[in-house]
Amino acid sequence: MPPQRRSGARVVAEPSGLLREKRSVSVKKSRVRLESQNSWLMIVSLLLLVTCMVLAAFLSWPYMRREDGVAQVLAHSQETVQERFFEVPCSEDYDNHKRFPGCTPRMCGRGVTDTIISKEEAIKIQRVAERGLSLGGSDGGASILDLHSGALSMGKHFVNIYRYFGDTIKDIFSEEDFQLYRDIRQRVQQEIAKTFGISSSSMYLTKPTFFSRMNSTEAKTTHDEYWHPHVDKVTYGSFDYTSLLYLSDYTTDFGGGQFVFMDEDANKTIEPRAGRISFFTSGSENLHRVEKVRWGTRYAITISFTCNPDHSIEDPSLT
Ligand SMILES: O=C(O)CCC(=O)C(=O)O
Ligand SMILES: [Fe+2]
Repeated sequence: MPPQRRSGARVVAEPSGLLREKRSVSVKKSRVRLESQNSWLMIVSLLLLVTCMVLAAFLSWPYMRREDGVAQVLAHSQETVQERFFEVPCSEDYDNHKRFPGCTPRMCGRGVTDTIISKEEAIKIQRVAERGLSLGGSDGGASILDLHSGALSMGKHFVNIYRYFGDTIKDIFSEEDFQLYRDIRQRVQQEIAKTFGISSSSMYLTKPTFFSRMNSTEAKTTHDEYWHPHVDKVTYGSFDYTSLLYLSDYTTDFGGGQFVFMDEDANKTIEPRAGRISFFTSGSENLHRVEKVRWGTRYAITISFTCNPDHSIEDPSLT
């Protein structure tokens, strides 16, 4: 049905053929102009939208990478790493401390190796950790046992196992257990010295040196909050080189619990694996945290070294 004119609309005389043609050409031209204007408007709006999206992604990318777990994996739990080293520029932290030639880091970075400690040794030392930690344990998700000081998490506090259990501690730990710790400590020290080009005899074991056990139980005190980003040199003072020996496997024994270096450009993670040693210079060039453990139990030992002989400690021993 043809369109009806509205009543009351002004009646205009129909244009002649030539005029109609001219008008139709001019209508076509203005329609083309309008269409081209519209498409330009669309292109400009689209470009604006894309620019906004790119800008938003660009601005939130570092945040996403640092906080939301988008990360580069430095060592997967399924692979066997011979020796892997990643150099990073040293922070200025070391300038604020006394320098010890032949030990204070001149080169900074992080290393990983799965070849220094065997799976069997890792299992053995994990049993020592299990036995020790079974004497107490935190109410929250993080328990520690410091073999040197004897500090053991117990409920919401700590006890000293050497005092608390007296001589009966010899029924729990053997001289062989301590020998294994010393042996591991020595090999880790040599590996760190070799990697950073320093002399092994100019670095010393420092405190704390401890077993850690983490699970997904809710934190009850701040001692259970192991996941906060930190710098070991700030947290522990005496550390110059930190090492971690992992005693259980990521994804097999526990979920979550990856170790994360929080670099400016991206997070870099290390997936724990029994027998894996991760070591690094302890300054703020190696800001790090541990992801929350989501299930299972994660065991590790922290063994750290100082360049300052005043902060050195003896190897833990039974006597
Ligand atoms: O267990 C780990 O992977 C790291 C623990 C840690 O950062 C620390 O003890 O300072
Ligand atoms: Fe740390």
